[in-house]
Amino acid sequence: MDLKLEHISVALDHQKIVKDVSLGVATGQFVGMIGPNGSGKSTLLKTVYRVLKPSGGKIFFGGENIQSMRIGASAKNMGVVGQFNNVNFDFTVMEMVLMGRTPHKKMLSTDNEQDRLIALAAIAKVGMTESINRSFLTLSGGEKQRVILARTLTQQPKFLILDEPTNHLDIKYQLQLLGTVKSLGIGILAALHDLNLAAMYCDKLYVLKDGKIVAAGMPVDVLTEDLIRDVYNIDCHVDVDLRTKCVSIVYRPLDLAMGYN
Ligand SMILES: Nc1ncnc2c1ncn2[C@@H]1O[C@H](COP(=O)(O)OP(=O)(O)OP(=O)(O)O)[C@@H](O)[C@H]1O
Repeated sequence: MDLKLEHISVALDHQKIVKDVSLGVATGQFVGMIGPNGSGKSTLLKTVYRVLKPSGGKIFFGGENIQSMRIGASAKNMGVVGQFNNVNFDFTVMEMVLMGRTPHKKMLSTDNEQDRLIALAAIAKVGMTESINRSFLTLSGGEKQRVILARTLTQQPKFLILDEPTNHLDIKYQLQLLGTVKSLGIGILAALHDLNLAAMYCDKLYVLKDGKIVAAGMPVDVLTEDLIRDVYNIDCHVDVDLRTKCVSIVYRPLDLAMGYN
C-alpha cells in the first residue's frame, strides 16, 4: 500500500512540532526520514500510525483518507517497529510474537496452527528460534528489538513504519533488520539516525529540521557535505562510488580534527 501526507502539521503542548510536511511513499519503496534529535521524526510517524492527531493536513493510506478509516483497518495493514519496547507483563518470546496476529482475529478467537507457523517462521527469520520459551523481559535490548520485528512480520503488514529500528542492534543485526524489511517489497517509512545505513537501504530520503522538510530525493543527491553541515552542524567527507552511486560518509568532529595536523 502507498502513503501520502499532504501539508501535515502537528502541535504538542500548544507548540507546532511538525510544520506543513508533505511526503509520499509508493508501494515497494523504502523511504527514510533523517534529521537531528528533536526535529519531529517520531512525532510525524506517531501521527501516521494514529497515536497523535494532526492539527492540519491530510494523510492518505492506500488512497483512502486515514481519518475516515476505522483504527482496526489501518492497524491491520500498518506494522510498527518503534524505539522503545517496554512491556509491563511477562510474556514468552512466542507469546509476544503471536500478538502480531491479533489484528487479523475476531474477538476472543484463539491462535491456530497457521498462526503458529507464521510466528515460527518470523522468529527464525530474526534468529531467535532457540529462545521461543524465554521470558521477553529477560532479553537484551537487541534481542527484544528482534522479537518486536518478528511480531511485526507475523502481522504480515502491507506497510511498515520504523522509528529508529536499529537502536540496540549490533552491526550484523542492523544490516539484517534493514535487509529483511527491504526484502518484503512493501512501502516503508523509517526514521533513521545512521546516515550511512540510510544511504545504503533507502530509495528516497526526506530531511527534517525544526519540523520542516529541508531536502528530499535520492540519497546520493541529498547527502552532500553542505547539507550535513547545515542540518547537523558537523563537518564530514562524502564519497560517492561512481559505479554503484553508493554514498559513504566519514565524519570530522572538530575536537578530533584539531589533532590531525
Ligand atoms: N508530548 C509532548 N509534549 C511536548 N513536546 C513534545 C512532546 N513529545 C515530543 N515533544 C517535543 O517535540 C520535539 C520533536 O520530538 P520528536 O520525538 O518528534 O523528535 P525526533 O526527531 O524523533 O527526535 P529523536 O531523533 O531525538 O528521536 C522535541 O523537541 C520534543 O521535546
